Parts: sequence; C-alpha cells; structure tokens
Amino acid sequence: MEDRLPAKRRIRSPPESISKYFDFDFSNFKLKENHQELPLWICSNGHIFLETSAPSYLQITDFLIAIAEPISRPEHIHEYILTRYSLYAAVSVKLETEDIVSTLQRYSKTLEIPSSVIDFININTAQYGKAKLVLKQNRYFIESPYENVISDLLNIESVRKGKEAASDVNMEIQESHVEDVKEEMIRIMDGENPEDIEKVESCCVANEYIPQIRQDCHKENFPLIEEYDFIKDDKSPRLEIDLKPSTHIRSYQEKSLSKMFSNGRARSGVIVLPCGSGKTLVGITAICTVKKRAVILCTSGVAVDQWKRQLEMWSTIDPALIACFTSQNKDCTIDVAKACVVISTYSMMGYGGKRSAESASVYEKISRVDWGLLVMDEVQVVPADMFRRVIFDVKSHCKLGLTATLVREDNRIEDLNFLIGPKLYEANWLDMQAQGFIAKVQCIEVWCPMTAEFFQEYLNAKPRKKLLLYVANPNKLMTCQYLVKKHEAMGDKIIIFSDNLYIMELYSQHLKLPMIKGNVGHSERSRILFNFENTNACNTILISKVGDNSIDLPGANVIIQISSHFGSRRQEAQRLGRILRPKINSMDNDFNAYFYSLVSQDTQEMWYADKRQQFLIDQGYAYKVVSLTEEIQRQNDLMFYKKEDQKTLLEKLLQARDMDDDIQVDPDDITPEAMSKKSADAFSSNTSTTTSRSYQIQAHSRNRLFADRYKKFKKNK
Ligand SMILES: Nc1ncnc2c1ncn2[C@@H]1O[C@H](COP(=O)(O)OP(=O)(O)OP(=O)(O)O)[C@@H](O)[C@H]1O
Repeated sequence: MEDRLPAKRRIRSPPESISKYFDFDFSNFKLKENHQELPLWICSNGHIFLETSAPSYLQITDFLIAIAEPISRPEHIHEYILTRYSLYAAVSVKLETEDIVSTLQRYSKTLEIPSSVIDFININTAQYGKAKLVLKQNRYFIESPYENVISDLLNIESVRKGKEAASDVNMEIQESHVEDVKEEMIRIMDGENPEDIEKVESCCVANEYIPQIRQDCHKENFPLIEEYDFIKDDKSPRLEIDLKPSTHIRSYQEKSLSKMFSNGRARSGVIVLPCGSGKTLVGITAICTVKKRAVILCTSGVAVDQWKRQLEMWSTIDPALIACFTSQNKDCTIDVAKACVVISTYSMMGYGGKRSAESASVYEKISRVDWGLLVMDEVQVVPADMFRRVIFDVKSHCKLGLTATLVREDNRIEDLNFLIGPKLYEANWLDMQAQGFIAKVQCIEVWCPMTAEFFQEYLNAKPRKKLLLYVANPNKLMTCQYLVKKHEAMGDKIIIFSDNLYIMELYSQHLKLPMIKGNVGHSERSRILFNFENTNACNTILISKVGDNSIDLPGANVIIQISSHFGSRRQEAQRLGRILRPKINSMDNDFNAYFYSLVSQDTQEMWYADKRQQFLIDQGYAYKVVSLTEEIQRQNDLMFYKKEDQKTLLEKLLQARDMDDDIQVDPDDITPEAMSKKSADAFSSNTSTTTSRSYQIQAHSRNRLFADRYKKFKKNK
C-alpha cells in the first residue's frame, strides 16, 4: 500500500457537512513508523476513516461511536464525521476533552492530527455540562454551578420569557427548591468542595417554553443536560419491577444501557440498534433500573400489545399496573398517581383535535404527573410536527428514544438532540450479524421489464398513473408469484409488502392470501399474524405500510417488496428489519433470509430504489441485481401470463381512479399527515429540479388527499 493516501479523495457528502465534496491532502502529514497497524485517517474537516483490518478495530470502534456520527460502514473502510452533537454525546457519557484528543492522536496513522480537528473538539466540549434541566414537582428548573451561566442563558430570548412566565411561581416553592438545587448541583459537580454552594444558581421556567428553550440553548451552544437522579428521588412513587431471573440481556443490549446509566443517574438520549435486535427489552430493562412510573409510546396498536406482552414476559411487574391507552383500549381505571406503566401511541397522545370525555380524562391524568421515564419506540417519528409536543405534555425526568433507523427524508432527525438528548449508542449491523444476533440477509433487486403495452402507456401517463403502471407491471406481478411459489416450496415464511392497495387486493383475490392494511381492525390483524407465525396453513401474507415497523414475526425469513413509499430509506430498512430476527442457523455463513425488491425497469422506480437502498448500503449491505425473465417465461400458470389478461388489467388501470396507497385509517397508526409530510419532503431535497417539481405537486396533492380522507374517517368514527 502506498505510504500516503491518494492526495485527492472524493466521498458522498454526509448530511451535515457544508461542502458537497471534500478534498484533503495528507502530503503535509508524516506517517508514524507503525502506521500499518494503526486504524485511523483523520481529515481536517472532521471526517475520520477507519480501516477494519487494523488489530485495534474493535476497541476503537466503540470509541468512535461515542464521539462521532457513522456515515458509511461497508466491510473494509468505515467513515465517521465529528459533529457538535456527537461531541455533546461524548461529554454526556463523561468523556473528557483531553481523552478524546489523546485517543485520536494515539490511533491516528499520522504523527499529528489536524489542528482544526483539535479546535473543533475543544470548542464543542467546553460548553457541555454548564447547565442542567431538572423537573421538580411538575416544574422545570435550569440549574448551573458555574458562575453567571444563568445570566448568560437569560440572554436567550426564550429562556428569559420562560423565566418571566414562571415568575408567578409561588416564591416559597422556588425558595424551598434552592436547597434541593444546591444539594443537586453538588452531586452534578461530583462532590466538588462545598464552598462552591453559593455559586449554584437556578431559575424556574414555565413548562410551555421548554421545547423552544431546549432548541435555542442547543443552537447557542449551551446544551441543557437532562440527567435523572432516580435513586435520590423519594418524591415519585417506587415501581415494583425487576427483570425475571430467566431474562438474560445480550452484550450489545447491556453496552447500550451502560451509556444511559452511570453513578445512579439516568441520562436522556437515543439508543440505535438494528431491527429485530431487541430494543423492546432494552426499554424494559431501563424501566426496571429506574423503578419509577413510566410511559411507553409506540407507532401502532399492534406494537402496544407487543410491548405489554414483552413486559409481562421479561419482567416481574404486576400486570394490573400496566395500562394501555389506544383508540381501542382506554384503561381509564389506572391510577397514575401510583407507580404504573402506561403504553400508548404517538397518535393517541399527539392528537390535537377534540377528544372523547374518557380519552380526555385519561390524557389529563397522564399529563398531570411527573413520570420517571418516557420510552419512545421508533423515535425517528418524533420530530414530525404533530408528535414533538407529546414529549413535553408527558413531563418526564428522563427520556429514552429507541430506533433502528435514525433517518428522515426531511432532515429533521437532528432535532432529537434537543427534543430528547444525544445519541448514546449505535450498534454496527454487520458486526451483530457476524455474531449471530441478527439474521444474515441477502438483499436482491429484481429488474422486471415493462411489457410493451404498459410501457407505451407509461411514457404518456401523468405522474400518478405512471406510478400505478410501474407498480402493476405484469412481469412484476408474475415475478412475485414465482418467488412465492419457490420459497413456499422451501418451507419459508413470506411477507409481501405493497403500499398500493389495488395491487394488494388483486393479489389477495388471485392468490387467496390474507392481507393487513390500514382499515383491517386490530383483532383481525392479530389473528392473521398469529396464524402466520404459528401454523402452516398461512405461509404468505400481504402487508401495506402499516406493517413497516415494530411487527414482531421471528418466523418470517423472506420479504418481497412490490411497491413502496417513493425513496424512503427508513421504510426500506424497517421492512428489512421484519426478517432480521435471528434464525436457528444464524451462526452459519450462508444467508438465512432474503429481501427481494421488485423494480420495473426503465421507470422512475429505479431512481427511487437507488435512493431507498442508501441507508442499508451505508450499514454494509450489498444488493445483488438479478433478472428472472427467463424463469418467468417457463411458468405459463402464473397470473397475467396470457396477453389478454394483461390487456384487461391495463384497461382497468387506465380507467381506475381510486387506487392510492394505503392511508392507514386505524387511528393508532402513524397518521397520513406525518407520512405524507415525509413524501412531500422526500422530493424537496433529493431529486433533480424537473422531477422534483412534479413530485412535490403530486406529494402535495397526496398530502391533501390523505388529510381530507383522514379527517372524513375521524368524523365518521
Ligand atoms: N436478550 C434476549 N434474549 C432472548 N430473546 C430476545 C432478547 N432480546 C430480544 N429478544 C427477542 O428478539 C425479538 C425481537 O425483539 P424486538 O421486537 O424487541 O426487536 P426490535 O429491535 O424492537 O425490532 P423492531 O425494530 O423490528 O421493532 C423478540 O421476539 C424478542 O423476544
């Protein structure tokens, strides 16, 4: 290998970097004698490249995850970038500035690391820990042991307004907190000398200003630490809950929780683990550690059931202390003043319209008390306008976000840094696959040529009709049927994903397959999932986007995706996650799960497919591209094999009006507004001007369509 990196390197720009490309010249940096054994190339703009062949790869990986954002982690070279949020996360898990710099210097291949990197680290670690946000008796206090930090913070308009709005707080309440505050801040300073007590300052801010205050403090480089001293908190009732002796948490689950808990305190933040790796048990273990009342938020009613089931399976909690608050189930009997666990959905808690009397009373109870822990499953949905308020209506001392896909198409994922807290831990999918914790999945993109008649109509069709024609391409439908036959014969369990309802219903009728879509009720969904998981009577099911995440089907090992939500990287990863649960032969080297993405050739679908796959490619997955045309031609019993059937289908599609994607009418599912917001944003940032304008119009009209139909549904409910 050359002594020096090639002088010019070009990489795909990460979301937060300013320049589209970066050029970095290593020629000014001398290499260490033993640079071959060392793993790191550190560039002046904060990009860090890690060679996985280096002997110290594993220990330096944990360190890099703690201080930097992973951008791309294929097999041989991983790429990270230092950001201020990643450095906040590093300081929040007690990494000191000097340790960060010295470790980078120790593992760098070059004798020195760029001074710009050292300056960036110093600036963005110096401010962290200067101020803390504490919840006491339903009121928020900003506290700091550092001189005049409170007065600096009061220069931030929202902090000043929040303090003024709280000024009507009864002074003796505020006074009585001063002692607690002093006591508390001594603990923050880890027992520094008592004469610092007079420096400890605090100001009470009104609850309604908290979201803005957190955002502004982050922007002003004054991130507010949110740590919860749950052991010392004798004001909140204790929740009697422990993990059962038979519950053994896995090494990566333990490691992720070690970033959240230290010295008897819990820090707010986000834990990122692959789909199917057991995020539910991580959340349950966090509740068992804090032992205070907790709220768990999920994206659907099915997920609420799974959390309840796993709480009872893994912990010793009395089932009577678990309350589910969903559209079907409003446990209003639960006494939240006592220790309990409430499991609800973002839609139920985030709903801004008029609530029924019983729903309003439950909501009032929940928002009136201090919660020890707020656990947010699929936390990537929280930055959406209609959900972000939830995390402040549910006042909690500590917040834990769980996700497999920390991506959004509207780039608002960074808001989680101030809405919840820094990213505490992120696992490497390929490492976990190598250790057998998740299945070894082969990703296959199947190119399906358009038939001449369909392609002719496609070229002249309007955008929405184009979408329908490339989804209903007969060669794609036959390919899907061929794959179902092949894998059912191998004893596999198959999930067919289609956002488009018309195609789902076509398949369901022709192939006699059960389907789960937005308007399939909760009990019917559970029945279909149970039969699929536990009987051989049902080995293939059709699911719309309502099944993208959280549905736990350990037996499923094949996915066939025939239509999807434009270029959503999150959806692609979440769907792959349905078959990531570890399989019996997980330690073998060969593949034990298959993810087929059927794409109509020479259509826009190929562009979307390329964009959708980026997140998984960055995790190290490689898509194999195949064509099954020859195999299909030999199967004359497939539906739409005959030309006249294809012609009939085409005529129906051209006349059809109402063939939209599923709009998830079950009120517990993430609402169409949040989904359509994503579809609108999916095009604002990534397509060329020509297509983006048409798709923005289309996305806008889809938003309106979703929103109108959703409102109609709600009114009729
Ligand atoms: N420590 C463990 N020991 C045994 N089984 C486990 C453990 N952790 C998780 N599991 C099992 O792994 C499966 C997947 O867990 P879970 O549904 O929590 O994954 P997840 O990360 O939430 O997936 P998704 O992102 O798809 O929601 C479940 O069947 C769960 O019981």
